[in-house]
Formats: sequence, structure tokens, C-alpha cells
Amino acid sequence: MPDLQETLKITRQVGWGAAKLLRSYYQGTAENYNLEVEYKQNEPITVADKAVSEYILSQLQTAFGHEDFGYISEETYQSQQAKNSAKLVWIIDPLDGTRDFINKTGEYAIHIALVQDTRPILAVVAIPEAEKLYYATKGGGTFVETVNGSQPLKIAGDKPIEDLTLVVSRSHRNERLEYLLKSLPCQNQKAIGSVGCKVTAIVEQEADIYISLSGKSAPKDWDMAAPELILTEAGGKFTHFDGKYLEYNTGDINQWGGLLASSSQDHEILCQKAEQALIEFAASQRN
Ligand SMILES: Nc1ncnc2c1ncn2[C@@H]1O[C@H](COP(=O)(O)O)[C@@H](OP(=O)(O)O)[C@H]1O
Ligand SMILES: [Mg+2]
Repeated sequence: MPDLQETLKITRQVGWGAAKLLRSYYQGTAENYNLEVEYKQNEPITVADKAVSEYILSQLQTAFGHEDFGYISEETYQSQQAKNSAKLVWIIDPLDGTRDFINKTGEYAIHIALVQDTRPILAVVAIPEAEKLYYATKGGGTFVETVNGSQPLKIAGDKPIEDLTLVVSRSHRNERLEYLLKSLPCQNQKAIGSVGCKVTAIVEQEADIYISLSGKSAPKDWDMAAPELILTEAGGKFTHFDGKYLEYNTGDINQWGGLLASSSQDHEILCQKAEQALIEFAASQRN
């Protein structure tokens, strides 16, 4: 087992380097700038996704090698790839929120997580346009770093359930999710791109709940692993609707089903209401 704080120090440096590189593509100042968009399983990919993936992988592999660590990046992952056999696996999303990156909303993030036996133990989420980097270690709390240094973050959940605000995806929505959201006791909604930006909005207490519901496709390990630890170490909760923890590097990279991330307040009640709404929706489709 590596020294977690030493590992974190290197990962933070890699996160900042990746944020600078990704921003250069966003702002059009990168070398070989040509943001032509390709599609892989209906999800867009640009040269920026690939360049940042190469950068993060080469930096981490130089620092940590291959003997004790495995590596999974959205851009190098082959579909149907088997579970990585290493005990410690880096799970990387070089550009989370590619659609928002292309559409210039500024809501995109970089995720780097270290997973030990299916659960995250270290995480970095960088938000280049905010010039912020969030980091967490298992049991060590969550921090936000800016040019002015690092500060711990702790969520204080103290609002009535009706006043909670949901963050929702701009691009991944369907009829089942709309039905579910309408049936919750809280109706304030904010559309934000990227899972990293949605979850850090909860950590910053600008929102309270994020719900992901798979349809024909599902979000992947790299979308959730780093944001999960950033949220839970700040005092939030992140589970399946049935209360089970998410697991990563299990052999199926998809995160199927309903996932709920919250500021912790009323988490269990919201999970129950979400499950109930899905039962009602299924019944309404049969009638
Ligand atoms: N139902 C779903 N199916 C596939 N991918 C999903 C998904 N919901 C979220 N995601 C992924 O989660 C990221 C953020 O999506 P959104 O901005 O809509 O919340 C995107 O990743 P990438 O941008 O890394 O491809 C997107 O592909
Ligand atoms: Mg992603």
C-alpha cells in the first residue's frame, strides 16, 4: 500500500496539469487545435479527451508504475474489457461533460480516482473553468484547492425537504427520469453538465441532490468514482436507491440502475420515494 498522502500530492499535481491542458483546448490556444467531434456509442469524443487521457496516464504511470497499480481511462477502455486484476486501480475520466465542453457552458471536469477492491480511497475532481481542484482521501475529508491554497469542506444539511435543490443533466434525460423527478417532494431544479460539476455543486451547498437513472445506456465507473468520494468525505451520501454502495472495477464498467447523491439530509427518504416512483411508472406503462 503506497503512502496515501504522498500519492495524493502527486495526483493533485497531475490534476492541475490536466486542467491547464484541457483549458487550452477549451479556449482554443492548444497546439494542433481542431475540435472535430467523433462519436463512440453515441457519446462525443474530441482530441482534447484523448490528449488529456494520454497526459494523465503517462504522468501516473511514470510516478506509480505497473507492478502495484492498474489503469482504466475512458479513452483507452475497450468495451467488454475484463475486470482489472490489480488490487489498486486508477479510474480516470479525462473530460467529464464532453457535450458541455463542446457547447461551451464551462461545465466540464477531470476525474481521477484510486480504487482499492471496488471502492474509492483517493479522488481528485478538477473544474478547469472555476480554477478549482477538489480532493479527498478515505477517512481524510474533502478539500478544495485554489491559487490561494486549500480549505476543508463540510456540508451542513439543515433545510426542509421541500426546499432542497436537484441538479439534473442537460443531456441524459428520459421519460422515466422526468416522472421520478416530478414525484419528489422538492421541485427546485438546476441543470448542470458533468457529474463532477453536479457533485461539487452539492459539496459547495449550491444544490442538494443529484439523481442518475440508466436507460438504454448507463454512466460508467469513471463518471462516478471520484465524485462519490469527494461527496461522501464532505459528509454527503451517494448510493443506489436501495442503499447499496456503488462498486467499481467489477468487470461491468456500467453503473446501471438508480443512483442518488445528496447532502445527506433526507437521503433515505428520497431513495424510498425514488424507488416508489419507478414502481408507479412501470405500472402506468402497463395500463
Ligand atoms: N444515462 C447515461 N448513459 C451514458 N452516459 C451517461 C449517462 N448519464 C450520464 N452519463 C455520462 O456522465 C457524464 C456527464 O453527463 P451529464 O453532463 O449529462 O450529466 C458524461 O460523460 P462524458 O462527458 O465523460 O462522456 C455522460 O456520458
Ligand atoms: Mg464522463
